[in-house]
Amino acid sequence: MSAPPVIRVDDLVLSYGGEPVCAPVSFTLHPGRALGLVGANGSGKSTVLRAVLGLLAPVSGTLTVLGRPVDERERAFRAQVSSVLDDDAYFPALTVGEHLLLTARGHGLPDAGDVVLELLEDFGLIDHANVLPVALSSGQRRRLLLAAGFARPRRLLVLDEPEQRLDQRMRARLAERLRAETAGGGAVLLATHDPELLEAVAHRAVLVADDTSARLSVADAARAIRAEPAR
Ligand SMILES: Nc1ncnc2c1ncn2[C@@H]1O[C@H](COP(=O)(O)OP(=O)(O)OP(=O)(O)O)[C@@H](O)[C@H]1O
Repeated sequence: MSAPPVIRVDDLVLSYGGEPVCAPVSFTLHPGRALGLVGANGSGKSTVLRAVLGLLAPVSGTLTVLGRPVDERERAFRAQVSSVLDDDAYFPALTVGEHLLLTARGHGLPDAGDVVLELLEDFGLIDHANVLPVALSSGQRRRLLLAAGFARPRRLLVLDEPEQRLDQRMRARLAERLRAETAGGGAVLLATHDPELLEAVAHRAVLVADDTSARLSVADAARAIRAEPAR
């Protein structure tokens, strides 16, 4: 028997108070798998991620994470779900190293110091460990936020366009890390506009759109991204 899904979404409808943001969305995500959300700008990918994280209540449909309706205030939810959204959520008065250490220790990670050192090296931040976020480039700040997403225990990792502002080398390293995440039994849900990252990491994809939200193979989803009209 296969393990129960980490996320189950059935006919999920989301809105910010007016019309639905996109067509109803359905998918399941199992442990050890990565699912990519693809779709044009403004199609609703981040909105779906927000719902999965409990930041937006569904209008209708069902949504369970780790077998329960989402309540981001529950300790069990916070202990198992790590996310990196498209925002600059860091402590301005903590250095890069302090930020990662606080995250790791706050979540009770064993060997926090060793984990932080490894993350600083892997995300190319070792020379900036004692620097405040304000003195980082925008790509370096993005690396810090991504590193923080890995600086804690998790069964589900939710990432909103993690490729943003990363150079090619760092994108490849991120892809490697995400492959290791699923190989180790973790689940990954990511919204992306990067067909190469999708192909490197995801097992399945969902196209989020106005008219219909379709479940796609990774090859078809990568093709859909490459066919998106330039804006
Ligand atoms: N807080 C909000 N209040 C009202 N409308 C919102 C809010 N956030 C997003 N929207 C609208 O919801 C729609 C979907 O936005 P969303 O950010 O989910 O798209 P996306 O697929 O992630 O886009 P992108 O690829 O540009 O990041 C857009 O029309 C957007 O204007």
